[in-house]
Amino acid sequence: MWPFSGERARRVVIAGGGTGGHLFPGVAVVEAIEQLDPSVDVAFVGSPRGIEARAIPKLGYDLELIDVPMLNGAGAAGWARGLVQLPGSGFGAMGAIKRLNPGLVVSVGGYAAGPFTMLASMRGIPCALMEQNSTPGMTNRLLGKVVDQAFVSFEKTREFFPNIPCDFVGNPVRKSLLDLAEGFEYEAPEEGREFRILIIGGSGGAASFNSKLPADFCALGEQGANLRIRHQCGRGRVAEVDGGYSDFAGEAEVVEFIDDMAEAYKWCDLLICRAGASTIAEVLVLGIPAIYVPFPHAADDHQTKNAQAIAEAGAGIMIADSDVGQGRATRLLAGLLQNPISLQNLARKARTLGRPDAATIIAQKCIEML
Ligand SMILES: CC(=O)N[C@H]1[C@@H](OP(=O)(O)OP(=O)(O)OC[C@H]2O[C@@H](n3ccc(=O)[nH]c3=O)[C@H](O)[C@@H]2O)O[C@H](CO)[C@@H](O)[C@@H]1O
Repeated sequence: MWPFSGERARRVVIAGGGTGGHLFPGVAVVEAIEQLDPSVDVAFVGSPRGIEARAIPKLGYDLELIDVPMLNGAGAAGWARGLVQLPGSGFGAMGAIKRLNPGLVVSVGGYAAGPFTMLASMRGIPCALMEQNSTPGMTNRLLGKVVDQAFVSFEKTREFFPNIPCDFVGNPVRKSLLDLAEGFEYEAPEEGREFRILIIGGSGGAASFNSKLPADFCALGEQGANLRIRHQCGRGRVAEVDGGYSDFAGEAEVVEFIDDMAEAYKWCDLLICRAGASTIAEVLVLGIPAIYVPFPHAADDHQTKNAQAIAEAGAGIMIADSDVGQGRATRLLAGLLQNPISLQNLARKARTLGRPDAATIIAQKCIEML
């Protein structure tokens, strides 16, 4: 390893991302660090393909981009291509470490976290990881063998990191949502007012929601339900999904991505969403009734495990992706619209599981590790 020269900066670097579910918990920790100790510098390292390339410049933080190949689920040809590209990623990561001179690296998982955190650790820089899901992804599983500390969102995830200190703290939630949670109490809509449904397909949108939910809502509208829909569909899908609502009796707004999630959560009476770890953490902190539809092809089916834990606690409803667009989902929705008490109960139970302090606990520990 190249020699370490000079003093390390009081800088925490969040490494990784790819999806919002990986990146935004890192943003939440950075926001908490800034609140606890404004003298600590922060920066992000990610991939040009990841959501960080668009989201972090908007937030005004420093960002280094490293091209890292995707290996998990890439097939034999993908692995072969990836292994050829890996040395280039290593050089990219070394350059970024030299430029940023981190005092602490925190992996949030995702491909770009791998080489950067691995090389930082080999250089003797303190490193930690945050795992959002009950079953860790490939990158964090590997990094668990070299980093100094893990933070996990599910108690049972500790078993994946037996050789390092591992704190069960929950999944950090961004400040805008914590601010909303303070003083927020879900209230089911009063009789006579339209019922507002928010559809979130994870940070990238959900194909089955896009292709099947509009028809479900058109059918409910025809049966007389007074609905208003906000449907987040992912990049490049607005025209197609908007078309699906052309016969809808109520008002439907279709958007690629929602920047202000606090406003959207506050607006809705019911959320229909995937079971990504960050969406779940946010819903629990706020206490909102939600129907979870796990993405059936997530690595190790981790979304089903995430949603099962919530459904078993009575804090949300889980239905299978194959049930979307079928009578069962429509009947379930029709039943919930008639039953404000059960919505209220789901919301109340959800809130008891929220971990609003996760970001501050991790931030505090990061500052100690610098
Ligand atoms: C398909 C897949 O494998 N997805 C994974 C991905 O999350 P993915 O990004 O798909 O989903 P998550 O639910 O975890 O997170 C979404 C995040 O994006 C935000 N958001 C979403 C939509 C929008 O319009 N605006 C917005 O800001 C949400 O508020 C949330 O913070 O990483 C998560 C964390 O490792 C995993 O649990 C998910 O299973």
